[in-house]
Amino acid sequence: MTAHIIDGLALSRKLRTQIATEAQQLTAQGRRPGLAVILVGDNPASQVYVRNKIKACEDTGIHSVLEKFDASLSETELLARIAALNADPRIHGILVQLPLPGHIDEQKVIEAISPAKDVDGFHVASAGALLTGLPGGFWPCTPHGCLQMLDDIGYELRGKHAVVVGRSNIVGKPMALMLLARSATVTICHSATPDLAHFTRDADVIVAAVGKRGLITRDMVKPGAVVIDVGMNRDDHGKLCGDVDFAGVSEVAGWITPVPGGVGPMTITMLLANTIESARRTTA
Ligand SMILES: Nc1nc2c(c(=O)[nH]1)N[C@@H](CN(C=O)c1ccc(C(=O)N[C@@H](CCC(=O)O)C(=O)O)cc1)CN2
Repeated sequence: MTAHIIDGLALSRKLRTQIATEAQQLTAQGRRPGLAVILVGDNPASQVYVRNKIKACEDTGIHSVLEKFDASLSETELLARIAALNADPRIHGILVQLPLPGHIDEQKVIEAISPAKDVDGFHVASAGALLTGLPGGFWPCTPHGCLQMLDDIGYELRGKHAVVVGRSNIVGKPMALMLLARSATVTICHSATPDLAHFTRDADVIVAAVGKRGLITRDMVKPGAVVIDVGMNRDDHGKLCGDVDFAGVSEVAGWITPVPGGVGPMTITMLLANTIESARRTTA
């Protein structure tokens, strides 16, 4: 078997065309969607992601503001910038690029963002809405992008066994909740799981979100399974790769996402979608 590729770039292009139309409609109604992106420090990967986010806004007609700060920015100064953006009516979404320098408390910064502008979906108010299924809040972009990819291939999650490898607040836990909301039977595996392969071999869907290259190998995957790779690692030659041994797993899986060109672009696309949704929720 050779797995079908789930192409995150192609799906992103399709969704961003729809997003651009929606941005145009909202702009015509006098509420052009606006996103503020805050970058603290000079992490090279973060610089690339932030640049791509701003470019995606420009391409889709979303107003964007980039605020770049030196790594020495104090937590107090950052909180003051967030307070100003919370009060700015042109801004519907505020994103603080993670990771932040060690002297800044990330959770404190996330909680300072108005829940109405939390387009990253990291605020406890968004987490609570996802947990309970109550309206409001925003879904975190990476797991939401994974779900969109499953929907795009017409995959029915109800009654399936989904194994999420990784338990971070921004990917693993929200991913598990989204799969549960679709009536999948969900197992969360993590660094203390004694026999990972025991679980993954039984999975209809595997979402790998650990940040460890080569973690998921072909012998750990059931023939025909869907394998979603959230990992973002570098191999020995500095080439970008995921958590899944793509060459080996492609021979047994039914569907697989590549790295690059899979979940990554979808993360940015769902950020745009959340910004549109936030602008829609505001009264003109
Ligand atoms: N505030 C946030 N910080 C971080 C998030 C997030 O969702 N919000 N997620 C990650 C990084 N991230 C988004 O910010 C992100 C990572 C990767 C990609 C992406 O498109 N990757 C490309 C490859 C890019 C490259 O060449 O390096 C791909 O997979 O094709 C987009 C966004 C941590 N921080």
